[in-house]
Amino acid sequence: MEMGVEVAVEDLTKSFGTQKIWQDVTMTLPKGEVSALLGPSGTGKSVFLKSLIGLLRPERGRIVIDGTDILQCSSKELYEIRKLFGVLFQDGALFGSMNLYDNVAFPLREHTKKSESDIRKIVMEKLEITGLVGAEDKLPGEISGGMRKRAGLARALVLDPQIILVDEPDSGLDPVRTTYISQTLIDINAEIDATILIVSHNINLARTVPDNIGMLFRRHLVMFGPREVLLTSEEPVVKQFLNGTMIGPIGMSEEKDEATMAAEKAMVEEGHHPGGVEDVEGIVPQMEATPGTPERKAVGRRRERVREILHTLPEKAQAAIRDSLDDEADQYADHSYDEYASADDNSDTIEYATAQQNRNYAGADDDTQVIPVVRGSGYQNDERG
Ligand SMILES: Nc1ncnc2c1ncn2[C@@H]1O[C@H](COP(=O)(O)OP(=O)(O)OP(=O)(O)O)[C@@H](O)[C@H]1O
Repeated sequence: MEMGVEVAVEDLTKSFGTQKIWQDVTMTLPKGEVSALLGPSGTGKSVFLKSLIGLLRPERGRIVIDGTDILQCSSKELYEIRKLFGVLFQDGALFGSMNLYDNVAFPLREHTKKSESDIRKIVMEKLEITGLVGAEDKLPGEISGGMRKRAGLARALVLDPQIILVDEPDSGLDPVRTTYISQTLIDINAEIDATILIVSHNINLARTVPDNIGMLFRRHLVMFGPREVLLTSEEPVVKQFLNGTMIGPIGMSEEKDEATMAAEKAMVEEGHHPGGVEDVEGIVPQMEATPGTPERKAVGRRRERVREILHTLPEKAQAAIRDSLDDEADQYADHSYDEYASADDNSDTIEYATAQQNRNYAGADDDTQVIPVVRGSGYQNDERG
């Protein structure tokens, strides 16, 4: 089985002429995990995706994929690296004059020497996964936006990608279809263990789908790390984004000045509705792969990874992660205690294992390796002193 590869981005800066889109972006998409990049419109999320596949060229920094820095490598190497990717662009980017079958078959005909009967097997399998069987003969113009999206996803999958980039899977979709496409992405991750990056501004999706979340705002990556970090963040920009209210640093245009912020705050204090529906706070359970799909290997890998970096995270995120580790331990206790106990040679009981982990986390200090997952926002200063 194919296995996702890590994508490491270091100090990446991209401008168009004199317009700086973002600068000093550093993050690592852990192999085989699902990550999401959030941010208000126009912050350069699509530009970031296009940079990852080498369609746009940042002027500074590194993008290391499978050991190759794609900003330094030859065009031949870049061509090879690109084969690792499956990309779902915002509008599906289908060829208007080809029916869905031919659209989905296109990468196979273009990049492989497979026979038409092999191609048929693969195409039908991907159409099945994305719920499009029966629509093979339709032209993109004859189907709904949601179907076009799913066709784009089917096409992104045909070459068994190890990295899947998805630009706004929810745009133009109703909430129910958005959940279905989210479930499909999680299931695909379980099936092929690909590294997935989803760009979105959908809060439900952000809260329930990814293992890791980052956010771009005002030309910077505000943070990137395990989902618990952003979902428990006290950063005003993050809280405002999650709640969708007008109160906070995000305005209609890129920059909101102090005077506007004060005026809006005063209006709301006078009783004006700030927008948004509810106070979105804390962690909700993450979606799981559909019963019957293989176990999602990212879950176990992430658990180990997050344990190691736990002490570098903000307190609230640590607490949320400990809670979820405890819940998992309880589940194991319910179902197969023996399996869990034998998985950790040092532990006699679950209580002991958990207590010991907590001590490890609490006691970890300056001489431990600090992995900079949380950018900006001062957390790392606390850690690094
Ligand atoms: N090829 C290009 N040449 C010049 N400017 C560009 C180019 N592509 C994007 N931009 C600019 O980069 C900025 C970020 O655009 P981008 O589409 O990445 O934002 P986004 O965060 O994906 O927004 P949205 O959520 O609305 O899709 C915009 O100001 C856009 O005009």
